[in-house]
Amino acid sequence: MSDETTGRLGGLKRTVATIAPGESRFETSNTRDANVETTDMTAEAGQSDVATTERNETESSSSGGVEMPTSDRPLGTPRVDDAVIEARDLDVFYGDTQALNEINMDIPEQGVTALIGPSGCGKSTFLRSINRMNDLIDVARVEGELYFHGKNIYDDDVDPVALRRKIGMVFQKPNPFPKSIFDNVAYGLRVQGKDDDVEEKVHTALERAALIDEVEDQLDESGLDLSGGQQQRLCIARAIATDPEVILMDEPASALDPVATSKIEDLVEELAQEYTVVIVTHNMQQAARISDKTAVFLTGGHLVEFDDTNKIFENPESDRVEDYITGKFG
Ligand SMILES: Nc1ncnc2c1ncn2[C@@H]1O[C@H](COP(=O)(O)OP(=O)(O)OP(=O)(O)O)[C@@H](O)[C@H]1O
Repeated sequence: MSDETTGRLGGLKRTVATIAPGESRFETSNTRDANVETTDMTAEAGQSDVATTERNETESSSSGGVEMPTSDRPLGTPRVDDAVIEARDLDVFYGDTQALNEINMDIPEQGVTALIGPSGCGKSTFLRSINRMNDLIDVARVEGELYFHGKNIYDDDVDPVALRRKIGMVFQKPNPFPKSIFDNVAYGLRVQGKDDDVEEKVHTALERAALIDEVEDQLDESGLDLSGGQQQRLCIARAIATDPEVILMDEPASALDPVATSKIEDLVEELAQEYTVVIVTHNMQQAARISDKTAVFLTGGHLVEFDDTNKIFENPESDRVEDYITGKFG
């Protein structure tokens, strides 16, 4: 782990959630009838590629009532002061296959949390649990709890679409819409009716995604004509345009060349000053370079160790983690 990373760990700004008891940071709803951006996922075992599509959704939740949920904890009171996401005994099954086993994890607000581990250990499944993307997989079933600002997102009254506005996602394969660069970024704003000052918001998102200098003069051109690395930064701009609090990234650089990868890594570190970033990566050097916290998952969907990144890479508690980090298996 580099001194640079250690320095960043020391200087990381932590902000405690400031919501009043009884208030939820995301909306709940009982009915929706909206043209939403959503994601269709292939339900084949182990496949993490996705194709983002637009579709009309008209759906009613099963709760049928208008009351706020009865949670076993007061809203807005995370158990750990700076935790924004808390998993409690979280299990995920695909049919009879258990992909996650009793996961307990407190993800701090802001900064980068990396999820690492060998193929098939459940990293992507855990990531998708955080914004209920597993709901889109027919055979997926979740048990246990996952709190976002103290609210269990698996309560019946939580609208997953509203949740995903707060917890955005960027996928392994860049998936811009077949639209102009401008419209790709403006899309979510328009769907959410946040299209006042849309030009300024699109510009700001492209700036934050470190793409504006490269595309300023071609905003009307297709997003599909950009390079892979640019497309991925466009997808990041699209994800942040609507101002989420958390950005989930599933191996966002694995399909990119080293130069594009380095730009994405710089961008992730930059974004983490403002957002909570949770990133799945196969690349341990990448995890060491850019993350503040690292979670190591091992076979069977177990979270074996979760700690500060320098501790995981320099002095892990678990021998299995040490063997994995030093390349003895995986
Ligand atoms: N849609 C699905 N249907 C059935 N089983 C699935 C599905 N997605 C994942 N699995 C299974 O769940 C387990 C965990 O998969 P997951 O993709 O979460 O692991 P991963 O650690 O992200 O793997 P990789 O690093 O290879 O992407 C695996 O056994 C996988 O085969």
